[in-house]
Amino acid sequence: MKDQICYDDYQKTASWLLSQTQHRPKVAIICGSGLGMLADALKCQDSFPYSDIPGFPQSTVQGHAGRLVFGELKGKTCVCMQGRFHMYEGHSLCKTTFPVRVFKLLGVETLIVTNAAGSLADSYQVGDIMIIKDHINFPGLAGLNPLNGPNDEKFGPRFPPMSGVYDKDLRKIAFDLCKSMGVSQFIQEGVYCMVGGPNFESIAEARLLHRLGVDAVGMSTAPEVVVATHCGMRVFGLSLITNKVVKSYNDTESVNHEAVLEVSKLRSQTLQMLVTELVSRMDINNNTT
Ligand SMILES: O=P(O)(O)O[C@@H]1C[C@H](O)[C@@H](CO)O1
Ligand SMILES: Nc1nc2[nH]cnc2c(=O)[nH]1
Repeated sequence: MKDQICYDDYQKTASWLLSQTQHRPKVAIICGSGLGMLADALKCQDSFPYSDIPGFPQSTVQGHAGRLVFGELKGKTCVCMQGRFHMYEGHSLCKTTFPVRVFKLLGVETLIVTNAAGSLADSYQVGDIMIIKDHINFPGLAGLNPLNGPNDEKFGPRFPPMSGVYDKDLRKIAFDLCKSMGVSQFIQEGVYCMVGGPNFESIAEARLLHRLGVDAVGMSTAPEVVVATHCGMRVFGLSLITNKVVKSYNDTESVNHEAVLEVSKLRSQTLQMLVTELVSRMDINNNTT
């Protein structure tokens, strides 16, 4: 796939997908590491391996199956990415966010992002689910932004604002849902920070992030949210806290990807229920073909 992607490239992929499925999704869900089971809840599925979709990048990370699944969650049509693309895999940021613009052209209005993340907040426990309130996009602050290059006004403005992008109403609905599901004891709300990865944080880096007010750190999500916001989508995000980031030189523990995937399994059902109920409460009308 070439590095400069133009409107026609997104359009070709979207047209191909529209010709292969009757589903017309209004909601897209991106599954984080080990969270691909979110797609299992979709009814009447049509699924496509990324390798079959013209123009789509390929997943290379364990825990990211590499399948696009269309289907219904409680009667609401959704499209779900079982596997996302990360900058550290060697993709350019426009490739990592390629699906988001394709979703826009499919008619998607709301993007739900999920990820596995390490916690910096002292009060968080492994297995907590953090509703994302805001993000710090470290690569973005350093000039690595998926919106770099000529701006395509068909998608959005040259200088999009990034304040208040994690929808307040959806966050409130999610909180209320967690109460009624009896899981509020492990629900948090906080700031997600994207770093480039693929290495986990050094202790000095962890301390820096902690001081900056970061609650959870991961290696994804922010570019997808930037692109979704640029093209006018509503955004909701969840981080599953898979590990505590080591902040002390006396701590002998260290994190690894296998542990991240293990914890993802632990909370898979709760996450699936939360996302399903949230989608079912969204004010969206299904289009049919
Ligand atoms: O795709 P996400 O952000 O959930 O993946 C996280 C960050 C790294 O890709 C990986 C580390 O275990 O999990
Ligand atoms: N950067 C980063 N990404 C993660 N993904 C899951 N856990 C972590 C973590 O501790 N740090």
